[in-house]
Amino acid sequence: MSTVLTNVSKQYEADKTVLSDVSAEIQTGEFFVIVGPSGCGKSTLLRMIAGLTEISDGRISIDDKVVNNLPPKDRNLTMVFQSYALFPFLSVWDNVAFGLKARKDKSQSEIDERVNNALRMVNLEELKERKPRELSGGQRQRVALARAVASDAKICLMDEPLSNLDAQLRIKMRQEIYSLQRKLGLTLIYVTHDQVEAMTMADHIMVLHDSKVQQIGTPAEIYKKPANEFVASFFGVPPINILPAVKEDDGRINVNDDFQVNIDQEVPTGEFKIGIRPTEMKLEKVEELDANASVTSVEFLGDEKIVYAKMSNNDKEISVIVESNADFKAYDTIQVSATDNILVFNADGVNITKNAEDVVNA
Ligand SMILES: Nc1ncnc2c1ncn2[C@@H]1O[C@H](COP(=O)(O)OP(=O)(O)OP(=O)(O)O)[C@@H](O)[C@H]1O
Repeated sequence: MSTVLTNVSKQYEADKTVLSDVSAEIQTGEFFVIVGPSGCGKSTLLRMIAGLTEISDGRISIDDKVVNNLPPKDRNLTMVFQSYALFPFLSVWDNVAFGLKARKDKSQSEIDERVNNALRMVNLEELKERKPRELSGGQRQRVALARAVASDAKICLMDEPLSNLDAQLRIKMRQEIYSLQRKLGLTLIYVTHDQVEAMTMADHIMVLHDSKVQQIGTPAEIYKKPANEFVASFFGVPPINILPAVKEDDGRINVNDDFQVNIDQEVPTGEFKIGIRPTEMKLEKVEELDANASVTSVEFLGDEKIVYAKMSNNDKEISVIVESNADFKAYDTIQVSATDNILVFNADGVNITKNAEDVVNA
């Protein structure tokens, strides 16, 4: 039982493809996150699964049934929007009950039970008489969640449900959504542009960019074995350092014309690229003559520091995570190098790292 997308495409206007050949299989009961930069088509894809937007090409099936032409109400799914979509003149209780009543296939006692259970689950029992305007942003979001919980739809779609909340509340609601999803065994398809949300909640992540699926994988696969330079750069704070590289006659790899690394694999002739996570770079303070970079700024984060530096020969910016007691400050002249734990991309940005499999399983 699953939701299957097969070569789904969307053009709102001729010659303007928003999504091209999107294919994926979303298993029942999994937390599936669709992530990508603004405008990449995430909401469009979710709305096509919901039946709110027509697909231009391809097939969507839910539990082996093609739903391309089914209206939203017949797809057995529920949707939570960024805007909450609550009725302002209805109480919390009535907002949650609304969809169940509209379907006219449940007895009053069943509706009562479902709504009360859902409100209990999201800790809103005490506020059930209030109107949406008498609630905080987080509480309104909980009402929207309760509505999804109360419906007996097995698939729940969420479009950036936390983006209106402040940072602290977002973390709390993230945990609540995650534990509700697990408790109810919901299939949750969740859209966000926030890579941290994707990493922390998903069973599988779909990365969208340039109207195409860049990669589908577990958070560990996406982080440790990114399909390409885009995916590698999208996940991780600060982002991975991508530097040009060439193979020397003696077999060593010269990175950015600044330092060398050892890698045990074939690499393309000519220029390619090396990806080094900020945790995998090494820094040493040296005299100016021996330096290949200089520190531009340092951020203290408590347990660690981020050192931002500029490579000497081309002003390329890099970021490096060091221990919090490491003594670096702006204008220090430094020697930058890297551990062996690096990624290799060809000139087109495709990840060709030989041992990436081992990295995922490490
Ligand atoms: N109804 C529409 N008619 C025409 N173009 C549209 C329509 N809806 C969306 N688009 C365009 O399709 C593209 C994808 O939009 P979509 O809202 O799916 O992206 P998104 O990844 O969800 O973005 P965001 O993260 O900013 O919400 C955008 O270029 C947008 O302008």
